[in-house]
Amino acid sequence: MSQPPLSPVPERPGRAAVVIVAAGSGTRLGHGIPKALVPLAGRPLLAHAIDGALGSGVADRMVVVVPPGDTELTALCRGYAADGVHLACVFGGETRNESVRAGLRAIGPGVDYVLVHDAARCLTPAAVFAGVLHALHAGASAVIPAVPVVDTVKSVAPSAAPGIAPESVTGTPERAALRAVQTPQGFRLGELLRAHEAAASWTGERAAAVTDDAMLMELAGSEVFVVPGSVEALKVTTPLDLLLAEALVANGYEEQS
Ligand SMILES: Nc1ccn([C@@H]2O[C@H](COP(=O)(O)OP(=O)(O)OP(=O)(O)O)[C@@H](O)[C@H]2O)c(=O)n1
Ligand SMILES: C[C@](O)(CO)[C@H](O)COP(=O)(O)O
Repeated sequence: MSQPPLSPVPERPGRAAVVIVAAGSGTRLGHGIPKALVPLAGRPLLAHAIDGALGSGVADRMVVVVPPGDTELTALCRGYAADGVHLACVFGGETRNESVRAGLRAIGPGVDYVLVHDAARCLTPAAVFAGVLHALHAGASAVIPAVPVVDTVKSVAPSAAPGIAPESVTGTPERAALRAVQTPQGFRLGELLRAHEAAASWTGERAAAVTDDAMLMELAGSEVFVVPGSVEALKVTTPLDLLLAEALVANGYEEQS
């Protein structure tokens, strides 16, 4: 999606942290190592994600959330800290939500905004980070980047004739009103932390139903604003995604962003 010019924000009205969640196992990628360690153009996905967030210039500090006990990703983070980057590394949980919570709790005082980012979206352009922060500075409590949906999307349920097919269609939402949502998702830190702490005791289907951070703000009654995402902010989930990411880097994507 092309990025429209941003209206000027007179002065930077607060400090922002970026939380990068990198504690997933990468089961669907199938490399047998945490996904954040999987090489893309010879460097771990997490290194691309950290460089992208740093390069965007939005972060006054950064928290990286790695799998519990992981020494290699911890060492990668320590390397950045040793180079003078204001970056903390903490262990995540079994679910993305638990990992985000661990990251939020580690931010510390003096921060007004947080951008929660998936390490798996390691090629997200700087303009997407900037667009999210700009909307926060303009007064939003919650902001998500998103792109139009290109497929027709159906809702389904178990079919009446499983011998024919296990599912049948219950409806077709209007495609023009749908968006595919990406990260970084930006929030006023206090509000997101409150929403996450309220959800910390949720279990089972209720917990599993929360698939992004903005959802918690929606449930709390906040208006969630949408800014342009980018096809380059794809989530590296399957081997095909990794091939696409390799092609983007090979074609000079990083230099252009
Ligand atoms: N317990 C978890 C699960 C996910 N994530 C992070 O959340 C982002 C989105 O998750 P996903 O892409 O689904 O990663 P995985 O959970 O690793 O993938 P899979 O389901 O294939 O194992 C990733 O950056 C991942 O590291 C996390 O920090 N902690
Ligand atoms: C947060 C997210 O990337 C927005 O699209 C997505 O919901 C993460 O989902 P996952 O199943 O945890 O990868």
